[in-house]
Amino acid sequence: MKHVDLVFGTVYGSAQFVAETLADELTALGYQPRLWQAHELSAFTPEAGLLIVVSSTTGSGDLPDDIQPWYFRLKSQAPYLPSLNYSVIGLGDSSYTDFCGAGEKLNELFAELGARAVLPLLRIDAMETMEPETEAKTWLSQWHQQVQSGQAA
Ligand SMILES: Cc1cc2nc3c(=O)[nH]c(=O)nc-3n(C[C@H](O)[C@H](O)[C@H](O)COP(=O)(O)O)c2cc1C
Repeated sequence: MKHVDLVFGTVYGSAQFVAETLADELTALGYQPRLWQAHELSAFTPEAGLLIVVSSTTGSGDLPDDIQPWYFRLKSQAPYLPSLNYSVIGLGDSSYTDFCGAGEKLNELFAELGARAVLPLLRIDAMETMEPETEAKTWLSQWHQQVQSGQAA
């Protein structure tokens, strides 16, 4: 049974709900998800295996307060993570100039740390859908196929 770490960054709760939905779906698919709460992130450095990060964007392309310390710690410690298979889902709103800026920052960070992207960044637009979890579930079936095909650990 494959373990999957799930991390979210949220202001109003949508990204958390998406992450919780993915945790349920992952369990149904036979994975063992671990959903990290914001207050637990100081103890978590992803090293290997599967990581999914779901984050909304706030301010002007900024990371939500709950995920910022984790992001900046990883950025300053810069661990080399070649055995990590990561994926990022960004929630945003295309009426803002920096659409899904936080998702982009997270996606770039893991690439810089030498981790491998299972899939490209998924951007979910609040202008297009009121149900980001539905897009995330469709995305998860692609993710599952990639993992099953052995293209991710
Ligand atoms: C004050 C504020 C600033 C925002 N800034 C951005 C932004 O810069 N880029 C973007 O793509 N979306 C932006 N958004 C849209 C949110 O990211 C989007 O509504 C998201 O679905 C919220 O998810 P959450 O409930 O997990 O926080 C902003 C929303 C608010 C209320």
